Amino acid sequence: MEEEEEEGSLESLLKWAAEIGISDSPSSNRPPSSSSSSCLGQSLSVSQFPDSGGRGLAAIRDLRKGELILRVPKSALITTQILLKDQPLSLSINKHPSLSSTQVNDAIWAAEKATVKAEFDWKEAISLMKELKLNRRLLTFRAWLWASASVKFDNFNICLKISSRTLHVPWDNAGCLCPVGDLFNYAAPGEEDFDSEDPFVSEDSSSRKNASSMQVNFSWNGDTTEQFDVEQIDPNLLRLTDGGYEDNVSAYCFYARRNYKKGEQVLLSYGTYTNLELLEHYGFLLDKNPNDKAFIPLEPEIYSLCSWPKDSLYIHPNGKPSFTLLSALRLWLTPPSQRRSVGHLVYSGSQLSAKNEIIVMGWIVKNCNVILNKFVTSIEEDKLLLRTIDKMQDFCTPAELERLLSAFEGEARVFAETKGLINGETGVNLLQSRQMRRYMDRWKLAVQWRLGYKKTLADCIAYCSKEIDKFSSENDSTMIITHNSM
Ligand SMILES: C[S@@+](CC[C@H](N)C(=O)[O-])C[C@H]1O[C@@H](n2cnc3c(N)ncnc32)[C@H](O)[C@@H]1O
Repeated sequence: MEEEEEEGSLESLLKWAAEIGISDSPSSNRPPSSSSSSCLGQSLSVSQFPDSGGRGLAAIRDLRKGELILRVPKSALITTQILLKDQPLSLSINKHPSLSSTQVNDAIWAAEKATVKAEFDWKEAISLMKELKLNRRLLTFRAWLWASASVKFDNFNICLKISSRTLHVPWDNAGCLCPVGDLFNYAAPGEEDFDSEDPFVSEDSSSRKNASSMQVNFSWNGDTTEQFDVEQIDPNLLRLTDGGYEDNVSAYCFYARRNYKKGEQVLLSYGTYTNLELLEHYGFLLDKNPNDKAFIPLEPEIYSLCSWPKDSLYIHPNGKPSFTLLSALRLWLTPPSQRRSVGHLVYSGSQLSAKNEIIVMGWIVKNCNVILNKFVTSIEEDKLLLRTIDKMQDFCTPAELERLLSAFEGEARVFAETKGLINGETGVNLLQSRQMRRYMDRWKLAVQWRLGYKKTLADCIAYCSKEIDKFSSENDSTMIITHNSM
């Protein structure tokens, strides 16, 4: 029944979208067909992709990289200006100029990290919410925490912003809601070069490189993530990747970022995110995320010795320390009296000596091991735990549940006990409740994230150990000025 209702509202949405000029027609000249029963059907269709985002958009024909696949006219975008046309809302907001975007924005992520800060924001906003005559239930701190994860106000004005569904537009830093455009699921920028089986004539490899080196100026939640390597970008490729608002056609235009075969899910890059950021902003993470970063605690002196931003000192998903992490450690692990003389080498990414390199790699190995040993569970245990969570989610019988849980002393048992699952029939029924499924989903995401983190550290240990072996066998402590090719 619920599914039927959802299908019905989706149909109405697509029909309404056609009426207001949203279209997936590949031709930008074609006039919108207001009589059509759906804005989709020429390039895309709504489909289910259980392993990558659930509901999303599928190619209904082969799509070529760079093709226009969806156009959403400016008049269909929901922005601050549109919302401000609601007079009571506008009057109330203008009476509370102290509510800034950052204040509420902070509360979004502070909900997990600093409840105190969130509570402060809630108290500041409560008088406005009362004036808006919001339902009493919506005035609670709990409701605030939930809402602040999806709604945000912008500078003295209102910007109702469903953060995981908001697109960047140049005229309003609060972004906009984009009907139908918000049905695209996410793929990390950079992935297309590795994943796509190119069904068409293969393109010039250097131009592919250019396209993928770009991080699109595109963000669902308004955090601008653009990072262009200006020298490398071919303006045509820039325009042809993903999407953005285009003044000349007064529409938000979406383009195929790569070639797609009929039936494949068409994905979009909302920006460059680590898995932790994806989890915070969008509630999911990727098995393989080329933009993931593992951070390890570093002595404050390491940061103060160099001018690189803190967040550039990390470990890549393949286990290699970042260029800046290595450089900073090379400098820090050089005796203080010699640091000044090697500074220029460090900044150019050069290795200083075999001895220094061995010390650096050894330091990383030791510290990664310390972190891994602090975890209560090992990598293997986490893998087993994930398989168990999957089985628990697979509608098991009381006996199966008991058997599954008996294999666990730790986390799974604590979870089962605190959630009342160790109760035969009742436990199994509970397991199937919506709320329990949500708990399990979140638990699984947390385990997946920490497993990914641990694997990166383990790969880093393997990488650094190999480097130590290599330099030890060279047995050379003289200066070797090889340019680091990372
Ligand atoms: C802009 S919406 C995309 C459409 C959405 N799936 C829907 O049904 O309306 C963004 C949300 O989709 C989900 N999502 C998008 N890409 C995903 C991916 N690669 N894996 C898992 N979930 C994803 C997340 O819940 C995210 O917050």
